[in-house]
Amino acid sequence: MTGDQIGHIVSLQGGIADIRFSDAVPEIGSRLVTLSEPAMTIEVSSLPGADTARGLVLDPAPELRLGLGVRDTGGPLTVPVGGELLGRMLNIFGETIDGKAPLEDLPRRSIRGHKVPLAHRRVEGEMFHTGIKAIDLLSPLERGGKAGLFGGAGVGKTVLITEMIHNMVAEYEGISLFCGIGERCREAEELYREMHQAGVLDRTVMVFGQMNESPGIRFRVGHAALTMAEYFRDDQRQNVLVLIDNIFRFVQAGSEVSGLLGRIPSRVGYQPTLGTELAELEERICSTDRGTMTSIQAVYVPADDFTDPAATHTFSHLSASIVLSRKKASEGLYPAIDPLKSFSKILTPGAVSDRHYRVARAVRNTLAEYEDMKDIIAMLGLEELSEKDRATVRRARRLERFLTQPFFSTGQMTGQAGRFVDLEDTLTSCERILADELAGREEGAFYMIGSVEELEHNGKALGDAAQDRDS
Ligand SMILES: Nc1ncnc2c1ncn2[C@@H]1O[C@H](COP(=O)(O)OP(=O)(O)OP(=O)(O)O)[C@@H](O)[C@H]1O
Repeated sequence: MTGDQIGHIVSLQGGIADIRFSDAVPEIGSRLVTLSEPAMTIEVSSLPGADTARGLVLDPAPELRLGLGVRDTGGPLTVPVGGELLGRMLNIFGETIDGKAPLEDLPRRSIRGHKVPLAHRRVEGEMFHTGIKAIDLLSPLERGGKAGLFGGAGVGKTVLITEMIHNMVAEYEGISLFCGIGERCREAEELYREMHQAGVLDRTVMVFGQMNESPGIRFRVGHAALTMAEYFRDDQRQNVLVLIDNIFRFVQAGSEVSGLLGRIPSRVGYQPTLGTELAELEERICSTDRGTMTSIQAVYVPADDFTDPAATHTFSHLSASIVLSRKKASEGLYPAIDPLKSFSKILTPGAVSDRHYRVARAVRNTLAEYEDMKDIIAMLGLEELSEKDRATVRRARRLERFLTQPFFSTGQMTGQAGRFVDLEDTLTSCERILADELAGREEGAFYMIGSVEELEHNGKALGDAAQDRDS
């Protein structure tokens, strides 16, 4: 192990610095600090020459110059760990950014983490309730699993993840850790306030490396956050819920770093190391015999192209993928979840109840049949369909509307109070819609409600206004 050697910056390019050492060159992954005031941190990422180290500058506004002295600390980048992190908002170095007292004298751990041997890994297979009808019914989340919320710009990923935090963190008996990667600072501030208002801040840690930070910080902040999560899982034997917004920004930061390091780009301009970089991060999110680690990750899909390498690589790590559709968002069908493209590993008869499996299958089949008929309806009109098909269309349109839901997190914007819907209520409601029990209802009545019981409560008599305006 090297340490305390002094080198000098010989080249600077974007967020990358080359440092020449006269004695031993630091190891890859070493933390270097500049001999300036304030000191800046550089992490060694490659060794392009026998006496030169190339490193990522981890500073939002680095004031580096050629010839500046740099000291090798002899160790990796570390973050503080401990119960004191709860309720705090931190940056990649574990420094507090919430304006409150700094955290001092805490033990520190390498952000590279430690490998969990296969024998200690656990798979739970138990369902994690979100209270969001479309998710619980059609792509249920697995306790100890990884779920992705996929979608292009502005289709509601952040709103959905905020709603999940609202619904799940309050119910969750473990620790929650939110990691913001490369998104807007405003969102971080809003989230902090919301957590505070919901009274869950004292069980939550927030770590941010937002879009104004250097690519090195956005690339490494996920690792820093997972080091803290691992501490709570392994040392405190807690169950940890890890929320990441947005994992695509991690891939993007890796691509920027790769370009700056001079690597030749691979498919669609991404870094050739995309797969391994993502796997290194994702494989750290796992449950062990000490505690579970469940994660929910927002995944931005560039230009709504789900074949983008960043999206396809992320898909492969997940146990549930919730796909948001622009078409649904444009029709106001929020949450804009596409039930036919979303998927969950635990939606199988052994993992969920038989009833749940049966209802989910029936709902999905009805929606799929409707989807297949859409072209015919557009060309020939609904009248040309057989009575059986028309009944399927009616059911599907009711289900589509029923699967919308008012959110607590958008209550102020929409003026409608949020709803947490139990799975049992969702199943009963869907069974009733599928059995045409509520056929007398206008399809609009199913829009933005909780369970169908609300239809009975809101005073409209059954059987009124049976005219559907099916397109
Ligand atoms: N459930 C919802 N109910 C009502 N409106 C919603 C809902 N979800 C999203 N929206 C609307 O869509 C807008 C964009 O949502 P959001 O910021 O979550 O998108 P995003 O996918 O995270 O976007 P970006 O990729 O730009 O971060 C919101 O400001 C809101 O107007």
